[in-house]
Amino acid sequence: MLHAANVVYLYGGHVTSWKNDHGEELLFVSSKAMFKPPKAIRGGIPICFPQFGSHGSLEQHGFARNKFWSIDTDPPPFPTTSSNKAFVDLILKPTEEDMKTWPHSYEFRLRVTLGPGGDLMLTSRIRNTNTDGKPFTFTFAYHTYFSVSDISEVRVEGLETIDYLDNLQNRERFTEQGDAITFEAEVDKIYVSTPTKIAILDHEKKRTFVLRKDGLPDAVVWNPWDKKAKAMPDFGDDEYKHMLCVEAAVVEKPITLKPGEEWRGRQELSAVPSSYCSGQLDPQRVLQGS
Ligand SMILES: O=P(O)(O)OC[C@H]1O[C@H](O)[C@H](O)[C@@H](O)[C@@H]1O
Repeated sequence: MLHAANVVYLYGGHVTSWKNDHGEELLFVSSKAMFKPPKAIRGGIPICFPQFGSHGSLEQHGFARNKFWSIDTDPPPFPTTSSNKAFVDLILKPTEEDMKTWPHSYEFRLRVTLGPGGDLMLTSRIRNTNTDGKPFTFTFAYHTYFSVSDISEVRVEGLETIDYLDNLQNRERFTEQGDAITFEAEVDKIYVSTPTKIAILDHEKKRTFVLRKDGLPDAVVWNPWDKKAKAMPDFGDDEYKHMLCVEAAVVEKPITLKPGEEWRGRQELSAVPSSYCSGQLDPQRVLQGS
């Protein structure tokens, strides 16, 4: 399915492409990615639901990224619907077979919107439709793979002084230093209760990605670096240099929904020239801008 500069797969409800006005791809997708079951697509924006990571009884990152979604032909109204935007609505509901692994009935509606300025917005609405009166609990992430020129030239701003759980150290809790984050080794951190705006500055490309999020308190930052890259069959040995995952998420405090309740989580991405943060990469200006 094509929407201007935007490609969405029914497999996984997965956005695999987002381009700017010059036709440049802004999301990373591995040259070794497979676009069919049983593995999730390596790159783009996998949806992690109802479990982020391996903490829990389900497969890593849950099953939503490995299911075929459907087009939602009659989505309930969105309060923010505006006519000059291109969007597509997808829906995921469990089959009887699915309910053997996760015994809950739900409706997961995903709206993918391309704004007039080229911004990419993803809104998830998850409703508990259990008829047995039971609540369910989940964690969630938009596992976005940003395309970057060279990881060693990239910095992330907005997570300074924030607490994180280090996935490389059994989710032990630490506090990030006061400086912007740079990369020189494997990183796999869950920043908790972060600001709603995070900037990813690609110095070489003179491009800044701005991620805004709502309903998603946490942010995961991941780069596998060289050793883990080699161990991943669907990822090129050197591809870690050209990607960075910054993932709007709910991990530390899972969401619980009673029957009839709905949760909403939204992520908005924009890509702007780095001159936008004039005064050269001044974090205050990036984070306060617009
Ligand atoms: O290989 P996957 O199942 O797609 O997971 C890829 C990565 O996703 C997240 O960023 C996790 O924090 C990492 O621990 C994991 O390695």
